[in-house]
Amino acid sequence: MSSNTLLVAGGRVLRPDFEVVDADVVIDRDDGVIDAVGPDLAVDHEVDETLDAAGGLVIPGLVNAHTHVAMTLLRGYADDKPLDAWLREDIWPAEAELGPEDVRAGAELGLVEMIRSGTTAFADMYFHVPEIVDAVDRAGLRARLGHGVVTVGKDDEAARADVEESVDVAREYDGAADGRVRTAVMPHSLTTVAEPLLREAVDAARDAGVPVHTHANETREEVEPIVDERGERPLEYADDVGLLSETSFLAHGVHVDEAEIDLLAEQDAAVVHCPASNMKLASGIAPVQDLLDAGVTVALGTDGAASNNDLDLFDELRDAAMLGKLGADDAAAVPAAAAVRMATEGGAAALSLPGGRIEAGAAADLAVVDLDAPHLAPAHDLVSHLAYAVRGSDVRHTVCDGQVLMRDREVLTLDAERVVETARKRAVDLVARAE
Ligand SMILES: N[C@@H](CCSC[C@H]1O[C@@H](n2cnc3c(=O)[nH]cnc32)[C@H](O)[C@@H]1O)C(=O)O
Ligand SMILES: [Zn+2]
Repeated sequence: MSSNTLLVAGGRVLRPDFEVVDADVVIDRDDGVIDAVGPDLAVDHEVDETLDAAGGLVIPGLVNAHTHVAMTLLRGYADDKPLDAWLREDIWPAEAELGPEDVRAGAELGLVEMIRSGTTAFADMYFHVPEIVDAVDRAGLRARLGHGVVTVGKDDEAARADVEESVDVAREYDGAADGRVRTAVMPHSLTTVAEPLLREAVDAARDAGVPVHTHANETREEVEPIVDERGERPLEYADDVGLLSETSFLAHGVHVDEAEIDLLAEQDAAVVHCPASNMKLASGIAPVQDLLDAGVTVALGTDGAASNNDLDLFDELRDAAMLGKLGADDAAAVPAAAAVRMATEGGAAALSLPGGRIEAGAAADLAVVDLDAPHLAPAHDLVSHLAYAVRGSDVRHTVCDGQVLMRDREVLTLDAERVVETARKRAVDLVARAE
């Protein structure tokens, strides 16, 4: 009789209620689903592959709910500037030189980095999306991908073509990679897409049955012109054009007032908090505890590697907890468990993707964190460790959809050495072209 069972053996498991228990995890590799969680499961199961989790903690795979994965090529290229100048003076001119092969190389580098730090699902807004779809297919992660639309500074025809590309990509690739790739229509932001085209994009997303993802309320400079021109807050405008719904997810949400927070809660739209990017670009401090108190779904994102400068979601967890306290002027705000929840269940909910929980019937997306390192001793509270002390490099194994993506720190789905080498070369050529 053929079976196809993966056993994650001998570790501790973070349950959905955040209790930590000694348990094995049995996974059906064909279905990509967790069959059972409990002690000594090896005895009753015929096992095809075993991952050793002894001395480790099994957690849901982390969800990086907002990034531009191919921007790894621009890591360290332009730092120490505010958003608007950074985009216009450095990033957009460099991105104008990016060809499909560059995007593929940058995406693969980012995927290797995410696998190596326990991320199993992510959302990406970029261009040359077919290259990213293919890279995700081979790397084995789960993703919600889309083409970012910018219409300002373009003539009507070019602007319209950008919207069409976003909609076409969303329609064509939804369900690709055996269903691991889902899509969204992705207008870049409320200020970089003109109103009529924003409305068209939102309507087309609804017709296609896919979510909308955009940057919103990231900087004060972005909020003010909307308030001045329209006499309403950005998220009131977003709601007017139909952008807020239970499937939409907005990156940043830094400068949101009480009425906007209520609107997000009412419409059940999610916010992707990107603390490192917000700190680095000095964009501001998102009111994360207020969002959570209002019942808004909050996820975590790294944003692109050029504003972070890495894709390690454990850093983001720690930054979210730290910055949440500073912003609320309250050390009890954004406690460890809340940060861990944002990086797991919150992310899966925001992206409408499976995962985020280790329990029977859930998607088999998980990471095994090594607890042996000196910076993780002693182990009074493992949820605290996940928020404040674990680093991406502590991840021993990564599994997505029942497939082992990394075993004992070796990435199995991509040739990590070759990926890094190719990205290095491409980045050097890119910068030479852009200068
Ligand atoms: N089709 C569009 C590309 C949009 S992709 C998404 C864009 O978001 C940019 N981006 C990265 N980080 C941020 C951020 O924090 N805020 C706003 N935009 C960002 C990124 O560099 C990329 O150009 C065009 O014709 O320009
Ligand atoms: Zn972004």
